[in-house]
Amino acid sequence: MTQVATPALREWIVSQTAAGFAPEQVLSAMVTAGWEQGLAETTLENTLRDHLRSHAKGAVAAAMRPEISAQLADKQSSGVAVPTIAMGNSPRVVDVGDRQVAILSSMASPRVVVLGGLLSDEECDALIAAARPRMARSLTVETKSGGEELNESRTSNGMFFSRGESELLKRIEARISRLLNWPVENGEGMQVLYYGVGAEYKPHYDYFDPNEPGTPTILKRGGQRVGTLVMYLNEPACGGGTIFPDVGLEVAPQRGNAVFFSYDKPDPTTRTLHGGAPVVEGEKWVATKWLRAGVFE
Ligand SMILES: O=C(O)CCC(=O)C(=O)O
Ligand SMILES: [Fe+2]
Repeated sequence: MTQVATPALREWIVSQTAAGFAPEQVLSAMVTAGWEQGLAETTLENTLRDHLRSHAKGAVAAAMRPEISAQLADKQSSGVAVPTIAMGNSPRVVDVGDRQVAILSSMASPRVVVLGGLLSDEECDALIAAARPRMARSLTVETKSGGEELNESRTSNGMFFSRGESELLKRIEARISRLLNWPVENGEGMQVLYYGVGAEYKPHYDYFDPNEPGTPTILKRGGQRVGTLVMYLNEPACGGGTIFPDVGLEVAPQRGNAVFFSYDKPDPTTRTLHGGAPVVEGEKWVATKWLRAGVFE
C-alpha cells in the first residue's frame, strides 16, 4: 500500500487530537488501518507539529484537552510525550473517577507534582501486607549488562507486583492511568520499598542512561521511563523524605500522598535527580510506579 500523508489524513489527525484522543490512540488507529508503525509515528508527529506552528498556539491548545496540548508542547521542546496530570486551570483537586486527589504543589522544572490522598489508609495497609512476605534486598536494573544488581547506594528492601495481579492492584493501576493520562499497559509492575532506620536511596535518575551498553536491551521492553510516581504507604517518625537535590526540594512522606515527576528525555537537564533521604526514626514504606514511553510487557 502506498502511504502518503494526504491533506485528508492530516486533517483527520488534527481533528482526532482536538477531539481529545491521545497521540498514542491516534497512532494505534493508523496502525490498525494498515500504516507501518514508524511511518505512522513520523506522520503523526510532523502533522501535529506543523499544525501547532501554523496556527495561533493558543487557539489550537484551547481546543484540546489540556494534558494533550501539554504533551504536544513537550514534544516541541524536543523531548517525547510524557504522562501529564490535567491541571488546566490549576485546580485544587483532580477527579480520578473513584477518588478526588488533592494537588498540594507543583513545579515546572523539574516537572514535579505533589499529590494528597491518592491512596486510602486501607489501600496503603493492604499494599504493605501483600508486599511484606515477598520482600528482598533491593536490586536496581544494571545498565552495564541489562541485568540486575545489588546496589550499595540503595539500602532499602523491595519487591515487584505483577501488573493486574490482584483486584487491589488493578484498581490502583486504573486510578494512576486516569490521573496521569497514560495507558495502564505502559506501566511497570508496582514496586514496594521498605527502609529501616539509616536506610536510604542515594540521588539517582530513574531513566536508563543511554550511554550504558546494557540500555538498548532494557529499552526493548517498553522503551524509556518517562515518569515516576512514588506513593507513601506509611509515615516514618523522622527523615525519609524524597529529595530533589538540583532544586533543594524535599517532599514529606505522608501516608496516602504521592510525588509524581516526569522527564521527556533521558538527560540531567530534566533536573529529575532525586533520592530517598535516610530514615532517622521509624520505618518507611513506599510504592513506586514507573511509566514507560511504550507498552511494557
Ligand atoms: O523512597 C523514595 O522517596 C524515592 C524512591 C525512588 O527514588 C524510586 O523508587 O525510584
Ligand atoms: Fe527513583
